[in-house]
Amino acid sequence: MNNKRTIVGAAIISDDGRVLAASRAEPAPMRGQWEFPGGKVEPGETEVDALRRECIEEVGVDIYVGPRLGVDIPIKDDYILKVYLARLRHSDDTPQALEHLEVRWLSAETLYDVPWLRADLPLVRELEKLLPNRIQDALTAAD
Ligand SMILES: Nc1nc2c([nH]c(=O)n2[C@H]2C[C@H](O)[C@@H](COP(=O)(O)OP(=O)(O)OP(=O)(O)O)O2)c(=O)[nH]1
Repeated sequence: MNNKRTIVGAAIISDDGRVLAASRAEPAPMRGQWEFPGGKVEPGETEVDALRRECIEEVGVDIYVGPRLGVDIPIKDDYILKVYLARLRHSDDTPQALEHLEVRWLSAETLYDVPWLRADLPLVRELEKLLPNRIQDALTAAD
């Protein structure tokens, strides 16, 4: 039996009642679809370390990682998506699209203005319930 699973971590970075979303550049079938910054957890790396590394690489910001949102989501092949709430370590940092087509802060009102990756839709629905105020409470435990 093959138990090898690839964990993909993604961070819902929130600030001032909004969350950061990013438009994928590749692969071609996903181009222009929106997601939360993140990526594969490398061998020997914790999920929290992977999220911090990916957010620096992809959007140029360091984060505090807080609690999980939602459950494990099976995506393609043996990939499992695990999403965490997060906030900026440095509040005046401005996220940049270093590997994406675009990054955008979305509010409760604009959350569905972008075409999300299909796998993210259950998470976006969970997130909707936390915006704008309850997300801050959920994050007070963030390291
Ligand atoms: N980062 C991220 N990936 C997601 C989300 N939703 C979702 O289905 N995915 C999928 C897209 C990809 O198939 C996979 C993540 O792969 P990736 O290519 O971003 O990972 P990576 O940065 O480690 O990539 P690489 O180094 O191998 O190029 O997970 C999401 O919200 N965030």
